[in-house]
Amino acid sequence: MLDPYRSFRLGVAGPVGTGKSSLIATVCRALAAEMQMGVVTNDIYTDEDAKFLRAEGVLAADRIVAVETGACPHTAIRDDVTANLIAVETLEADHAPLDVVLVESGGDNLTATFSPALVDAQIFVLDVAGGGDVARKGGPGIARADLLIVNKTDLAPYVGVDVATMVSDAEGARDGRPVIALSRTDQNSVAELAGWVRQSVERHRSGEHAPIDPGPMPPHAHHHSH
Ligand SMILES: Nc1nc2c(ncn2[C@@H]2O[C@H](COP(=O)(O)OP(=O)(O)OP(=O)(O)O)[C@@H](O)[C@H]2O)c(=O)[nH]1
Repeated sequence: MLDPYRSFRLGVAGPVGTGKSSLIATVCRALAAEMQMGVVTNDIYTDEDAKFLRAEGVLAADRIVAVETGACPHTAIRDDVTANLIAVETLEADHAPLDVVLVESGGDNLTATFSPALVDAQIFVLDVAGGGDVARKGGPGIARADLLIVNKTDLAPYVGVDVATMVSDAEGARDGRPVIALSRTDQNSVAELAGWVRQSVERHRSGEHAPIDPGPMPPHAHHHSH
């Protein structure tokens, strides 16, 4: 039987500025009345994202904790997840029982995915402003995250992107895994996202959900400047 004090741990990754913090705020706003939630943010040297989420007032301030990752935020969610695991487990212990802990990846330009040692499932976030063809380019997050978000659909007319095409390109790269076109101003899309999270928490609890590793990102250099 699952440990009742073990939450559903849900990662949120994706390129810088695609709306990860905003999506987490949206999910908390939609679900905090019906489930117990916590958030862990990863930032390079600051706790900017945690501050933003506390300022949004969607959860009690002590349910949002920051992990400062140093130079390589992708390392902290994939290769050495210790600091993040401690943050998640501390939240789970302090606020037991939590239903879900959202973990936001750090804002570096590499599109890292989470290790399954840290999260049970992960959302990968793209936005229409990144260009309509980004979904076609693939990569582990786009191809194999549990859920892909095409975010900021309200901006599509201004950036010349056709949302339906971007979504069908993304679906083509994902072998049947779900894609949601999202805007925080479109309540139907917010309800669809909240429904996916709700169903994922239930599948995790019933033991139906099996965490997968989307796979490593492409080879890259680690710069050690200090
Ligand atoms: N128009 C529009 N803007 C959005 C939406 N979601 C987020 N944004 C804006 O996009 C910008 C980036 O959002 P964040 O949530 O900070 O993105 P992030 O991915 O967490 O950014 P980093 O942590 O720096 O990687 C902000 O100016 C948000 O207000 C949306 O649905 N529509």
